Amino acid sequence: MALSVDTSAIPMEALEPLQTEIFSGPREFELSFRNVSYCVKQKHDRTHSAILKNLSGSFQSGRLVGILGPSGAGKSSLLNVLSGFKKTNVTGQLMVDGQLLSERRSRKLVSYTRQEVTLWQCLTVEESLRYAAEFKLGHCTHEQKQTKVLELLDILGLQRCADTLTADISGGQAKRLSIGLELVSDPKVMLLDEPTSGLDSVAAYQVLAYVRELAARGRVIACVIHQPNSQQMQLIDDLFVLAKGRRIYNGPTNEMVTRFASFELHCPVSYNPADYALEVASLEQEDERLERLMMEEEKDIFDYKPTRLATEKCVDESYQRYSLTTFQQLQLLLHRTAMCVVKDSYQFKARIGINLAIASLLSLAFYSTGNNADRIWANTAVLIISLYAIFFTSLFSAVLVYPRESACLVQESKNNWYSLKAYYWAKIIVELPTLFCSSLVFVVIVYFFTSQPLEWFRFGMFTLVCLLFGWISQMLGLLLGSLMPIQISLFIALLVLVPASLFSGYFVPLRDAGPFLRPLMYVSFVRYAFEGVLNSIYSYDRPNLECPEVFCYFGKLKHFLSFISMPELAYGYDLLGLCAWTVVLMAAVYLSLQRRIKIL
Ligand SMILES: Nc1ncnc2c1ncn2[C@@H]1O[C@H](COP(=O)(O)OP(=O)(O)OP(=O)(O)O)[C@@H](O)[C@H]1O
Repeated sequence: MALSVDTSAIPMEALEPLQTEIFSGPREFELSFRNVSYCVKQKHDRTHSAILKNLSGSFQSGRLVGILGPSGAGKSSLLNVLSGFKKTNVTGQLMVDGQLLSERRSRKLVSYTRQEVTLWQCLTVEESLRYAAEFKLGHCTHEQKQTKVLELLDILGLQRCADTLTADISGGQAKRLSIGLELVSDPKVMLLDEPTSGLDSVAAYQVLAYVRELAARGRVIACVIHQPNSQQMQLIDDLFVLAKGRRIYNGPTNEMVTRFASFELHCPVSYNPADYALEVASLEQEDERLERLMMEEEKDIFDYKPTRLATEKCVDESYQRYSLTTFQQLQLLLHRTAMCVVKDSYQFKARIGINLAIASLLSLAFYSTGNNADRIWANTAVLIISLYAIFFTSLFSAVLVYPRESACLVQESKNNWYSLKAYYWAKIIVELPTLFCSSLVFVVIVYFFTSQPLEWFRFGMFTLVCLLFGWISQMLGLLLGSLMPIQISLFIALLVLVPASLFSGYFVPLRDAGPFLRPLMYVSFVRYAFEGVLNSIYSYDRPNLECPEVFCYFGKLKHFLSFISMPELAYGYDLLGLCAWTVVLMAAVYLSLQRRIKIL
């Protein structure tokens, strides 16, 4: 028995676009591409290998297109190229109704939902849609946005879980929501990478039926489908079949079997045509029938060899990339992040809790060491341990949380919700108070319980160095989190910390460092932080320390400072060194995010 989805409950007007100006072309239209090639550089031998080879094809509005092919055939790569997510090493032409599509117009018309669902787990389903509407429908009134959100909840069938956190919804609901987030701006072309993966056959059928309904209302919708069963195949109007980066079929679903048969590729009667298409696409390249089929499919290829994706050359200023100004994007991002921090305060509380616990432990172990000349080394140790504690809590909180967030950033920024600039500054503005609060708790406890000098200026200097050091650690965490997976990030963090500590001046004093080590000491951010805290506590004419014995050599602080070869450096230089590191890391974070958005 064929499965069916009741779509009668879906109000027809629900899908009517609020933004008619987005697409001013005819109701029926066609997205086509010609001679699209894409190659990648292999990391091991630096050679280029072709992933997509001279692909041409066309997708009609009103028809659901299924992209089929065996694993590794290039399906995701094709969507990445057609959506403009991938631009480097891509050649070819992308057109709407035979006219070259400008990059700006393409950004407005085309939305791409990747295979991995990337949702803000701290938001409910309705909140997610509301933020999408705020970002993408900047010119609409509040009421229009609200109406759009309610309509989408309705057509997505998500009313019942509207108030559920996205972290708690089912896989099928998450897939539908991620499609709905892009649907807010009513894109005319929707590219979906495996919208049914991970779903059972009923849920997969429902998602496909829903997507087909969207297509039927005048959109081009192409989706990669891994292995559609025969019921799902009935929903797919057209097929685009890929084999090893080459096209072997592009046309109506019901004509594919006949087409293959004309190349002596006969689909057994009991077979699902989709399974047979995968079998054909998996034939050895040497198979003469497959080769003839590919050659025949490529017959219409034009004698045209552009050097870059031709959309980039066509400039069309009439399409704005974002619907909000950078400042409005920043405000909205701050609002959303603040909301997440409030709703998901677990991480913030955990960070404060860990700082409290470590600070209490240090205070117990080093209680009142600060003014005792006999315990000056213990006191120096507590200062450097404090820096390590700040380093690890700040770095871990960034490294552990960031990879998931950056997946959302890539999805949203590539689909033109906001600019990287707005996201970056919102991130910085939100991270600062978090760092400030958690580090201050730590600093206050350690400073007072270990009896450091009760002078405001010293406390201020000490706190400033700790905060700057915490900020550097946090930026390093963001940098590593945005560049590599968590497991590697943690190793690299240690790889950075160990030499930076070795050259901090604590383990190898500056005076004992050979000519090769000295330059390294001048770039170690741990050294600037270490000297900064020592300067705050021991320099600036601090009176001699209390001596419980008859004689304490380090009672006179100048002896101590000279012993650890520190008198030459002033606090101002330490701040300068830390600030330089801050600027370098902040710039590196920005560039790494930019690169991540570009390459993913
Ligand atoms: N950046 C890259 N570097 C090296 N090889 C790549 C890169 N991107 C894609 N490939 C290769 O290109 C081929 C096509 O990849 P793609 O992800 O498009 O396949 P697919 O058909 O979507 O596969 P699947 O169904 O398994 O998701 C694969 O062999 C893949 O290893």
